[in-house]
Amino acid sequence: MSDMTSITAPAAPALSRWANANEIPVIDFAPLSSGNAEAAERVAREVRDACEQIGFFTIVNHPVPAPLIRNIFRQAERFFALPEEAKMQVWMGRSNTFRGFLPMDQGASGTGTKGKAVAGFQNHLAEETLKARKPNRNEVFQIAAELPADDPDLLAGKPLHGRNLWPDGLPGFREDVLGYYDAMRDFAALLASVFARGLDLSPDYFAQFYRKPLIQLRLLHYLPHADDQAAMEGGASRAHCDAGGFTMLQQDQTGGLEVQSRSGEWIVVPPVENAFVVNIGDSMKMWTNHRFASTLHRVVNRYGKERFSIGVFANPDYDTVISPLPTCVDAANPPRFDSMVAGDALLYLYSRVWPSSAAAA
Ligand SMILES: O=C(O)CCC(=O)C(=O)O
Ligand SMILES: [Fe+2]
Repeated sequence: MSDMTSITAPAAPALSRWANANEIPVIDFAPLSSGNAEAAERVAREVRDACEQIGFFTIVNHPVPAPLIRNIFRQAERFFALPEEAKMQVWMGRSNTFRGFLPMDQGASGTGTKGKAVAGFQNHLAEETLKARKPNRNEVFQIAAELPADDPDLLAGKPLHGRNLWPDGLPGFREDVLGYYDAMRDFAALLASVFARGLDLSPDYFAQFYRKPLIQLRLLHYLPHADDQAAMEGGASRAHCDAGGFTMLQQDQTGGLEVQSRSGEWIVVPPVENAFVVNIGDSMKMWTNHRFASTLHRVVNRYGKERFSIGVFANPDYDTVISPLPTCVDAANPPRFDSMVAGDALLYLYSRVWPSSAAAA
């Protein structure tokens, strides 16, 4: 083209394109409930291939009941519609276990470094990357396991073991959120068994590490932006890899979850109603000796409307010692690290990015 304006125009941020089903596979979980062992093996192989190639896939025909999913979105809408003041009653800075509300337009707000840094874990979060994080247009409400008041770990002040913060004035909210949490804990166990099969381990292999798991449930609300540039600002600076074992995400029909492909392109994970987007986190990457990919992703909401998503982060038990799985080590793939304690590594991340009432301690 002879038109020179394309050369003199300021560099535009690299925009994403919609992914196709070869890039983010859509995997049917119906065969898992058929009782047919061969069909279950096939699903496990499909899942494993997706984990090795991109670390992201979409699951259709899963066992989580559709009404539970509808309900959790409805509860997220109710919560985020509360006045800011009511949401700030459950501000995460009032919790010492990273539960509660995170308001919009916060930069990196970590208040210390606790836990333990691990080489190869959360590599993207160098000090410079953290500083470069821009305010964003999303707000979050997060819970973890609802422990009874006499729980021994809670009483002992074991990190990440505590109480959830619940807002006033939302009858039914706590029940529905906990109901979804429980259903997702079961679904996480099913997924873990599929990963284990794909890795030639016994199907219940991971169960020993998910006895009192640090699973988190996160409600997310993203506001629309004035234009693509504005949408990019916050979204792109917050590209990250998830830290836990794996993530199970429900997104509404807006779109906006973007994954970096191997060639460096940003591809949008197409929303499929009721389906889960599952991705591998750094803990599973470490477990599999980097055989499974924990892939950089971000949310760029440039579709002119608000967006809701519901993430469940399948983190193992605090004391889980992660070391390379025997089926992921051989002469061509020597161990890339010795071992790490899952809870210490998660605590290191959280204490750097989230507020805490324990900051002064
Ligand atoms: O909202 C989304 O689609 C993804 C959120 C996410 O990546 C996260 O919370 O780790
Ligand atoms: Fe994520």
